[in-house]
Amino acid sequence: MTQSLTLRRPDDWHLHLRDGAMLQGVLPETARHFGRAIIMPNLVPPVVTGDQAAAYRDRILAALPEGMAFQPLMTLYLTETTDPADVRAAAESGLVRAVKLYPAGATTNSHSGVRDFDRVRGVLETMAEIGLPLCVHGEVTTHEVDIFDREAVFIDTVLDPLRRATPGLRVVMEHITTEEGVAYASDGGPDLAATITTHHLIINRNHILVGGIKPHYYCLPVAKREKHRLALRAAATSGAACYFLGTDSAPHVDALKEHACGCAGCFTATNTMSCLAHVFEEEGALDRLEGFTSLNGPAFYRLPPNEGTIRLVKQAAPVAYPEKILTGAGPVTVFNPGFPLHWAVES
Ligand SMILES: NC(=O)N[C@@H](CC(=O)O)C(=O)O
Ligand SMILES: [Zn+2]
Ligand SMILES: [Zn+2]
Repeated sequence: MTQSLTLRRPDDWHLHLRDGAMLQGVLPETARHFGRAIIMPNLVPPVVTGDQAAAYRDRILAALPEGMAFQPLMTLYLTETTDPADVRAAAESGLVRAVKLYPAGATTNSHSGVRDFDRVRGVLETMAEIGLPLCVHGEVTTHEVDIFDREAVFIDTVLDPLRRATPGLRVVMEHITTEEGVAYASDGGPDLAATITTHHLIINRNHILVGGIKPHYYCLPVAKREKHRLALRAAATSGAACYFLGTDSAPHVDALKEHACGCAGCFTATNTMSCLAHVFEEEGALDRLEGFTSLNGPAFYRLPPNEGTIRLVKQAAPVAYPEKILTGAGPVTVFNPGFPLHWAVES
């Protein structure tokens, strides 16, 4: 008997598309399965103003292959000089769906991020007033704090005080990786949500470090201990509306991943839906996959779910995904879950 599953077309609530030749190469990988995605603004230079977001949106749409339907949902990169009036205008026109907070230095291309939160008070207050979500890369950057503790420390010392100081601010904790992240998101009320990546449901820190260093499993926030992976799986498959998919698919060319100072990011756009069906089946929660990939995100972002559907079919032979995709910027290795994938997305 063939097992199959029809879902509302999914969305990706945290995606890096980059620009130029890389954008051209990776965009079809997402647009093949996903209806919309929240597009991260950490380009070089970053997407800071409404005008820059409109130009980036146009470049994405121009790179979209003929016949593919995909809607980029744009974000602005929050800096200490961001103008609240520009944010308001970009949101009210429907161009921008969220503002992204990178603590300065926390991750790839985050040096223009926020150091002094008092300087972004006006923007945050405007966002609370108009209901525009703040997407947060939740890690402290303090040297003294161990990299495996940076998310938990951020929640206590930055995120919680920030939310208390800005009543009504709607926040998405991006790519949570810890049981502390799960716990904080679960009782944050209707103005708090969390995205969970595909890879953090599959790998723990052993995958990166045991038997030789595996640069393609290195991302930020770095994968944690097994107990945290299990907490993320429980959250993603719980059916709770506050958790939804944000793949954080973050392409870097192989030359920069396989490097003495390798870039952070896992590229999961190509096989995410197959990986997630596998994970949800293992957890006995295939009936909750649609909520995670297609319903909870739109509900938080106050958008309707996609009209179309996709069909997943479980096949006897493993799905043949490429090991790498070849972009004009260079080869990009596709996330290897470490097990065969039998759920195929029907084309
Ligand atoms: N997740 C990553 O490891 N990398 C992201 C940045 C980010 O989302 O933090 C990137 O832009 O490469
Ligand atoms: Zn991040
Ligand atoms: Zn990211």
